[in-house]
Amino acid sequence: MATTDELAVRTEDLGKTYGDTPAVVGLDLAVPRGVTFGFLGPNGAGKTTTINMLCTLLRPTAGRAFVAGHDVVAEPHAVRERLGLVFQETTLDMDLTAQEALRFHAELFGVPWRQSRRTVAALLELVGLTECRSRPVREFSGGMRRRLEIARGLLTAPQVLFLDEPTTGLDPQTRTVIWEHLHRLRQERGITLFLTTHHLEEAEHCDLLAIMDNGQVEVEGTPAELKAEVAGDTVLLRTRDDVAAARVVGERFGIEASSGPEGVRLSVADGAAFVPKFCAEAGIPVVSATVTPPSLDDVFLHHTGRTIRAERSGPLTVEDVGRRR
Ligand SMILES: Nc1ncnc2c1ncn2[C@@H]1O[C@H](COP(=O)(O)OP(=O)(O)OP(=O)(O)O)[C@@H](O)[C@H]1O
Repeated sequence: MATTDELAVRTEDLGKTYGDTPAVVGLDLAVPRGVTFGFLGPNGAGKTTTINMLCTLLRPTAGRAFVAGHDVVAEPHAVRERLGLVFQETTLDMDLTAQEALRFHAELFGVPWRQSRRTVAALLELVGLTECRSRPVREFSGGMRRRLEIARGLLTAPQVLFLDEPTTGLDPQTRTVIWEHLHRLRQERGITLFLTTHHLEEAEHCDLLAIMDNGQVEVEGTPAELKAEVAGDTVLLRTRDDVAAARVVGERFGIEASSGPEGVRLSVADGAAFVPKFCAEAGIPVVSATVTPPSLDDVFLHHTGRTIRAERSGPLTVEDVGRRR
């Protein structure tokens, strides 16, 4: 197992209770340096509480946590020196220009003036805001503000950048742009990104994911591992004789299949391997074949009883509960 020093974030039985409300319970995390780690979970799962404890904004009521090898309670200053934070809500001063906002922040953090000029210019370039550096933040779009906040989070050259729902409220196109910048940042600086999210698309960008519900981690792994664990590929075949094809799938391949107006539907671990095998061996002409891999929404539903899409738009529905496996 990696030691605390080799990990960007490590928690041991970490917990937080607000009065009688347990928000985070027995959290054990080990996040390697240099990865993009995503915390996925429904509203109220405990994601923000966890980030706030890791960033020394909130004192844990149980367990321990280390960021870049330092204890968040015993060495808060060492932790703060090594992290950057991008909050869920914007905290920018609308009257400042992009450049002023960064320089002001650099001054607050005691970055020397000469160094600050260079750092600010490099960060504006990194997030693609050099052209707009003299415009007031008030005139910026939501995506530009987010990029500026990411640049601000990087001013102190952190080893770990925490981002609480980095692209919430942004349109899909802007989300893509933000992610291009985050990937570039990872490549150029090798820092660890630790983020919370409700978005499937965002979760897909992560190297490692943990799904949290009711203050606890339900499951952890790479997006591919989590998907493979929950369900196989869905294969939809259209053939010259769907009824016979469904029977052959059962008899010859030992896989349960159903035939209906849409064709023959079945679930198999590796759909891309199954289709050519079926074409070669079944003796029934195949007109078309579609292979759909499992989605992170399937994974989220399996572990939390909710779909991410339903989660974003409202509370748990009867349908969601019925779909829980
Ligand atoms: N200051 C507080 N006082 C009391 N309870 C709180 C406080 N902050 C959070 N909670 C409770 O702790 C639990 C976890 O909240 P938290 O904000 O960490 O969840 P989250 O996963 O970040 O949710 P969201 O996705 O909505 O931001 C919830 O039950 C919430 O109501």
